[in-house]
Order: sequence, then C-alpha cells, then structure tokens
Amino acid sequence: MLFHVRMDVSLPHDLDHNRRAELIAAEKDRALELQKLGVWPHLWRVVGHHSTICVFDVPSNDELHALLSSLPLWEFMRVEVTPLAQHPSDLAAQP
Ligand SMILES: O=C(O)CC1=CCC(=O)O1
Repeated sequence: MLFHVRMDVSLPHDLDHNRRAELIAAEKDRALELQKLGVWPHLWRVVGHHSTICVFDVPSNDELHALLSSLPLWEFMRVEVTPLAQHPSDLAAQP
C-alpha cells in the first residue's frame, strides 16, 4: 500500500545543540535504512520549511504507524498521512 506522508518537524528552541545534532543524525540513519529496505521510496524537502514529503510503501496502516513512530524525531513531528489508490487514468493502469 502506498501512502503520501507529510512530516513537519518542530524542534524546541531550547533543545541542547548536541541533542539536536544527535536526533537529526539518527533520523537520517533511520531514513537511509528504511529506503534501503524499500519501504520509503521517495522523500523530498519542502522548500522553505523543516518539512518532508514522502511516499511510503508498506503492507498496512498498522505497519506505517509502527514505522513512523519509530523515527527518532517522531515526538517533534506533526504527521499527515494520505492513503493512495491507483488513478483510473494512470497510464500504468491501462489494460
Ligand atoms: O526533515 C527532517 O528533519 C525529518 C526527516 C525525515 C527523514 C530525515 O532524514 O529527516
């Protein structure tokens, strides 16, 4: 199942500088790991925001939730999920 996910990150202004760097590095490591596993095939930065637009490819809503909530920045994110279905006019869906 494909999901469009927007993540808006809001780190506290008084967060320790080293803790901030650790969290961002851990998030990157986890993102790279999940991309290599094929469950996070697309991610882009939203210009001008500490936000990410992604596509996840996972078997279920529950697995997506488990994956998102495993992210190191989870507690600092607002996450918006849109489940995706095939569009009938998609060239790839044509007989
Ligand atoms: O943009 C962020 O900091 C959140 C994030 C998602 C994947 C990643 O590496 O960082």
